[in-house]
Amino acid sequence: MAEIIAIEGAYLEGNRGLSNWDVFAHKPGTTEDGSNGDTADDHYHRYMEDIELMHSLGVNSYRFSIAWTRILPRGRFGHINPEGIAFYNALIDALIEKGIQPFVTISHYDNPHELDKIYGGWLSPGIQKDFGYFAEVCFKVFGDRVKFWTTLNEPNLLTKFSYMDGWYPPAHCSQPFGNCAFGNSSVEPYIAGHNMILSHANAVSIYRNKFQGKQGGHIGITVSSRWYEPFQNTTADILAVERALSFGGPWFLDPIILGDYPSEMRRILGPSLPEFTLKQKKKLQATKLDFIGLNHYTTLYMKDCIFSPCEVDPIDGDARVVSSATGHDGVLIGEATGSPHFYSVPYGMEQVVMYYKQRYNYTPIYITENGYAQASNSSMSAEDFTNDTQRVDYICGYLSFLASAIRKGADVRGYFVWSLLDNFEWTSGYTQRFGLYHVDFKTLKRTPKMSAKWYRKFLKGSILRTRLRNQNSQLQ
Ligand SMILES: O=C(/C=C/c1ccc(O)cc1)O[C@@H]1O[C@H](CO)[C@@H](O)[C@H](O)[C@H]1O
Repeated sequence: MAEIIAIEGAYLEGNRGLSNWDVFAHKPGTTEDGSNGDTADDHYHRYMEDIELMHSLGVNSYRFSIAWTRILPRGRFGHINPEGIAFYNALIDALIEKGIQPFVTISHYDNPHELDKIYGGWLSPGIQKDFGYFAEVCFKVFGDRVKFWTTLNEPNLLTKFSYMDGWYPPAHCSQPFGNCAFGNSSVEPYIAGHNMILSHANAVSIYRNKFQGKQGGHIGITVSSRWYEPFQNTTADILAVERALSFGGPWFLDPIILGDYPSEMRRILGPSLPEFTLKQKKKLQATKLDFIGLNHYTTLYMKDCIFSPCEVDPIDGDARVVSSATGHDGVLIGEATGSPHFYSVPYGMEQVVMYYKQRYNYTPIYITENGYAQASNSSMSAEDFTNDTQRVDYICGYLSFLASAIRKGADVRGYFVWSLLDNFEWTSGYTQRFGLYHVDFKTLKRTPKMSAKWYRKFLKGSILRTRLRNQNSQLQ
């Protein structure tokens, strides 16, 4: 439910090295409110208090990521940092003590700044080895207790934000996507993506060959998975939906599970999309996945841009489509949320899960993120956020459609709310609050929102029982 720069803070403590995000967020104009993750929720010092919150909620698993720069302050170079190991050991032990399974993301957007400086981060094939080494250290020292691993978080968005739009470090892009000092928006995202796939394969193969046998855990990858509806009920827009879907999670999951990029991507991108060598294909084939992680928040309309001219869509433009929150009838696709990117469309959850179930032949699925943002500014106080009925409605709605997908045969093994705490929300800084607990970023005090109380009751089963009782009485 959390990741590193977003909640940990203590960015200079414990011999931690600088990450790409530390350096980026310190530059003026990169985050909406000029903030950074230097302190964030100070989870680094308050993790015991935060585990108490999880325990009181009654969750049986906690998703977090490991800061590459706490373990290897300079990337592959330099030493393994004992203080970083000690922090995650303490966190993992305390979770297990409370009966909470650690569900660990190896890299959630942050990498050593050093790697950006030397070779442009994910742009260089060098990162495959470096990521593999980092993953190996994690398996070796934490794998006796961590039984669930995901290699990367949302590579399908990370590539675009970092190398197509220039919104995230290392801020590469070119026209018409944006004006950056470096970059080539029509080539670099696919090179970075290729390196992410091969880095993932490297980590999985190390896990399979050296650790899984004796440790007995599971390994997967998490993608961002939005659902789309055709803007109009035309063949062109229906095909636009198909393309947008293929250019999303399948960009990564098709090579990893099925052996190559989606044919739509190959057709549209041509030589800009790298090829896998025979050796790489063999490696992909040998690694496979234990599960797919899906982050799902929203559904949007999709419109074709092959047969009609469009504005450039910063996320989906490469699939020659443009997204829209309003339909051709001028009505919003779902209720607006505090995030300008997300609309509440509960049935999208079922659609997305069924799509991935079908495309990947019943590979087990975890919903690794789903949640609701409240818009925030510095003049607001805890009381403005704690009566969060919209979050309860949102989560409740999405969970009912997840239950429906399960009834229809999807193999869904788990669900994580994003997030436990309000957090540093990347380029949005502290302007969006996803937490079940409110965090006062001045005092760092945590206050339960109504949704926390609701979620606790839901997990205890009382809400489910009431619902089932009502359903049964309706049946009688
Ligand atoms: O899903 C997204 C981001 C979507 C988006 C951003 C900017 C756009 O312009 C459009 C979409 O990130 C996930 O969702 C969360 C809440 O955002 C983040 O805090 C997580 O770190 C991340 O895994």
